[in-house]
Amino acid sequence: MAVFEITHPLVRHKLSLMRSISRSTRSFRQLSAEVGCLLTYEATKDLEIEDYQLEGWNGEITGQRIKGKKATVVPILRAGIGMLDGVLELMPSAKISVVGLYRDEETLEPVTYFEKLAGDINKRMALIIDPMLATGGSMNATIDLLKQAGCTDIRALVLVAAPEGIKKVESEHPDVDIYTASVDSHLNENGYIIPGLGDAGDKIFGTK
Ligand SMILES: O=P(O)(O)OC[C@H]1O[C@H](OP(=O)(O)OP(=O)(O)O)[C@H](O)[C@@H]1O
Ligand SMILES: O=c1cc[nH]c(=O)[nH]1
Ligand SMILES: [Mg+2]
Repeated sequence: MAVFEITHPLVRHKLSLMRSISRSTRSFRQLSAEVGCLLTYEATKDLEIEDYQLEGWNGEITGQRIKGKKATVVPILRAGIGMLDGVLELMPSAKISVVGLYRDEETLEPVTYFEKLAGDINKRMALIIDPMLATGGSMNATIDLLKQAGCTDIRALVLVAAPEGIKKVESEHPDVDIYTASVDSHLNENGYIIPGLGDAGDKIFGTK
């Protein structure tokens, strides 16, 4: 497994804006989509391409197009929805496979409440999106669901990752690469990422 921490200046700048306690819901939501878009750019940089002939303004030319597997984007409800528009900016034809999970506040264990995957997910590359990789329980449960459905090419895109969560995904799913805007310091006693973003779902949806 590889962990790609994206250090592009735009990512650094936007993620720092998101960390401010005074950031509005509207702005946090917009930044989630923007950083999601930049992570998608990085997470798709190894897609295979092929040459093809096309008619240009001055005659026939050789173009390139993406070859092989199509994609499905997998937002983990709720907070993953905040990154979805940004991912779809770059991959407008991707199918969307939705997984609903919340983290039990006492046990920190993931609880699954919804699942609707693309029917041909076994033939697609899956980009899981969730702002937070904390203990890694939610991500591992989602990867389990996708693998049970036959998916073999899975990438995880998270705005912020804790070392504890990375370790957990790595130990159970060494074939899954993680793309993140930041590997943060650690989890606190309540399982929140430090310095982190706070509760990303609440910030995106404007709830408490
Ligand atoms: O790595 P973990 O320890 O599993 O924690 C991360 C999960 O917690 C948050 O979701 P939350 O349970 O708050 O649900 P929400 O998106 O509905 O707010 C977050 O969006 C991840 O899905
Ligand atoms: O820091 C964290 C951990 C889990 N879920 C969040 O929204 N934030
Ligand atoms: Mg939440």
